[in-house]
Amino acid sequence: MDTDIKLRERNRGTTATRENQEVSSFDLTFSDLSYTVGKGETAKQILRQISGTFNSGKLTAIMGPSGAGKTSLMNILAGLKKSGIEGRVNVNGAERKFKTFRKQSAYITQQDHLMSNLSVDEYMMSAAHLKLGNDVSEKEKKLTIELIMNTLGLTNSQSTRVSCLSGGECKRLAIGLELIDNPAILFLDEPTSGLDSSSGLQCVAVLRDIAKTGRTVVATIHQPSTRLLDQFDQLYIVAGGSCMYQGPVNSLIPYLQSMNLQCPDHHNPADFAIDVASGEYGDVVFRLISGIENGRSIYQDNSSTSCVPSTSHDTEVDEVGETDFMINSHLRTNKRGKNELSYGAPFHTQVAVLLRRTWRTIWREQILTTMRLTLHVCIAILIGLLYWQIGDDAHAVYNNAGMLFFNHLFILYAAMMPTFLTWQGIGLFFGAAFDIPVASYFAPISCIPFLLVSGFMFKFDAIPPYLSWITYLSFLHYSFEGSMLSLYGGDRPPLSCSYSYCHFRYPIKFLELFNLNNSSYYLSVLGMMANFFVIRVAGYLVLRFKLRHVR
Ligand SMILES: Nc1ncnc2c1ncn2[C@@H]1O[C@H](COP(=O)(O)OP(=O)(O)OP(=O)(O)O)[C@@H](O)[C@H]1O
Repeated sequence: MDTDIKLRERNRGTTATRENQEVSSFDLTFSDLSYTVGKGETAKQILRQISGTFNSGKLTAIMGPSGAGKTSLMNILAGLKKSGIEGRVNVNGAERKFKTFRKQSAYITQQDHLMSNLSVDEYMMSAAHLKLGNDVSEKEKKLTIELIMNTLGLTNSQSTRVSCLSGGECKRLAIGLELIDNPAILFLDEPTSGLDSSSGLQCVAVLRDIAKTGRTVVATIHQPSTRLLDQFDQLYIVAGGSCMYQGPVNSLIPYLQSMNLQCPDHHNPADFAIDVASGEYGDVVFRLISGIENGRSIYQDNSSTSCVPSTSHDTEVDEVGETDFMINSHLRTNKRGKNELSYGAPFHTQVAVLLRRTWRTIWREQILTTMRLTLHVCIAILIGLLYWQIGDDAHAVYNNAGMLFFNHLFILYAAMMPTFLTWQGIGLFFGAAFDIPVASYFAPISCIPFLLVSGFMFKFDAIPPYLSWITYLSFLHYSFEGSMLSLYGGDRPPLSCSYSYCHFRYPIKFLELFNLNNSSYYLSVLGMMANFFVIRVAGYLVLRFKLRHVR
């Protein structure tokens, strides 16, 4: 990478690759934005015709008392909430298009949700494979990661597992993962929460450096210290769903003074502003909202004390030396010679990367993996002892069928419960569709109908015709049928009999009892395979649906 290239040029290159357009930066403006939840008498207005501008190259803090609407505002701007909203959100003056905006922006939540068993470099490399795709060489990916880790101060922790990272390092890693595909706009929900003051400062300093590369960085922030607040360029204060202040951080006190609000000496300006917004200095909030025209103006502090209309402007981007990263490296030339963005990895690479990552984490879950293996071995020994040498005895066929049924139950429940957390197999569907408490109640119970029609408890001909379709959906039906056929099908010769009379000496008779004499082993295998795919596709579709609609 040519570090001498001017940042703005590099930025233009990056943006062009992202959207194949000649745009160097993204200024985000919103006007008359209202957000209401509920309907009729229970309707609650959370944002009230609020306006504002978040410019590229600036680090902006959204501040305000608890419940003022900061998170709601950021979620709406990030496109995470779509319903109950009125007003306009523009990117560089044009209406925001959700599909492209999603690729231009990244949202870093308050909770990190990182996998504790991966090391920093493994995490970053998996993300690079997924986000940069196969067109970017391994060398370039490594270089990109190296530059990001340098910027975030994570170089010394690159081989450390997430479980051993400090809170600040986890937060910086979460930011680094989002930076890999070079988003132009970064939203962060309370990035300093849970961090001590020095880690918080370090984290915000990193965000400031990122903003200096020309990105738009917006973070909600809760009661920052004076030093922390000083790291931000712009401040946007929300009070009761309206904008009470918008402008440079160091103009906050002059603005409040212009409204006859004097911040006491040695008082943290952020605390003072929050107290004012909470109404502790009387009914002045309305005046402040009007003064800033509910976000339509940006306060500019100069001795003449004035507000300017809040419009998007071309921001000068500072030189950032060491912190510049990535940029032109994503520019790809396709076969037709056009510059075009490689958006991400193809499906098979995604599957391979995720499988490798999942295997690694499962293998490193030492206690859980050892416990699982040990339990399975113990249960296998117990079953082996219980059913020792009775497999060939016609007198014990019922015991054998019971064992098959029990095995399937054991496999189902032993595999399903942990998978709500790790999302594999049938746990994928329930884990994707519901949160963990609901899934852990709903999944075992919703398996009961499939269990009832598996064929062990109810003979197939005893199932009422209007319910017989459930058998075709039941994976337990196919697994029970398949294992019964593999044991007693295939013209197995008569069994031995340890008693004077055994009713089921002929295996086919036993299959007849379960209405399995005409069943096909291969159809059971096909049914299992179909279930395997359908449940995964259903889980995938639920995830997609949630990503797009549950907002
Ligand atoms: N879906 C909802 N239904 C009802 N009320 C809601 C809903 N979403 C948000 N609210 C309410 O809207 C208000 C603003 O919420 P929001 O999370 O945006 O506040 P905030 O400023 O981020 O607060 P905090 O700093 O405490 O996180 C709160 O009073 C909250 O209870």
